[in-house]
Amino acid sequence: MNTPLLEVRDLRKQFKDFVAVDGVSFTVPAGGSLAVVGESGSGKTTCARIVTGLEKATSGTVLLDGAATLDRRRRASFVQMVFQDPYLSLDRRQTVSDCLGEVLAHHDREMDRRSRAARIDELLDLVGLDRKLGESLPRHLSGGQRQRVAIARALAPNPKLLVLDEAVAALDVSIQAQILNLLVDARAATGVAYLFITHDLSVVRHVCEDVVVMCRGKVVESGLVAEVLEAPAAAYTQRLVASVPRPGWVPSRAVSRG
Ligand SMILES: Nc1ncnc2c1ncn2[C@@H]1O[C@H](COP(=O)(O)OP(=O)(O)OP(=O)(O)O)[C@@H](O)[C@H]1O
Repeated sequence: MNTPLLEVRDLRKQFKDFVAVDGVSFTVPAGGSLAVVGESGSGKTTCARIVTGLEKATSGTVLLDGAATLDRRRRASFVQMVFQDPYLSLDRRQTVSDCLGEVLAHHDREMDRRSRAARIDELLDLVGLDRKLGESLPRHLSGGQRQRVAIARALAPNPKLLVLDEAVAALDVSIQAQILNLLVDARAATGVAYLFITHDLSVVRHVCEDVVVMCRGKVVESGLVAEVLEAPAAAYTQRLVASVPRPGWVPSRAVSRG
């Protein structure tokens, strides 16, 4: 049997006497795409932060390519994270090219200037940004363009796994769709796997094959996205699915502006 790219086994995280993550297990195969969904406070971000090494588990195991411990540099070239707000995660004094160049220099000290410039162009192409925007500062970019930069930066070290934590939640719906398409294309082009954290079931179908549903720190349901969304077994998932507006959905009541 193939070793999963990511295996999370019986993960538990306790903050003082509060259990945020309680016996969570899931796997992501190489090149796969797993959504972790649930309402606010269900423990999704805590799981993501443990997988990326930003947080320590109270107990349980995280195996990356079958290994429990990777040194910092190896972990960083294996797994990268994309956050909700690209404006907070980008250095506002750094141009897009400098931002990408810095990551490349950090991960491959041998890379010469020419190869680095070529790789920056390749990354800009990959995320659908005009190469001319390489000279721009974050404040001159739109929210969607900034999230493209954040994705390019995360892809720069050629990671095997991207952890995307509410990566489209701050964007307008039409821009969300563009970024979701970009994520589908980037996975096809690079073979990177996704751990896609979201409270919003409507963004899952397009990007992910598998899903785990979390509620109050526990996994309440898991399976193929198509099957879980079509016929959710757990009452909690049924409520989540029912709350997703479908195409053609019309608000039954206008929001009062009074
Ligand atoms: N550092 C911390 N100290 C104390 N409690 C924490 C800490 N981090 C998270 N929690 C708590 O753990 C629970 C799970 O948080 P987590 O951020 O993982 O949930 P989430 O499903 O990602 O929700 P959200 O989308 O709102 O971030 C929440 O009740 C949160 O308040």
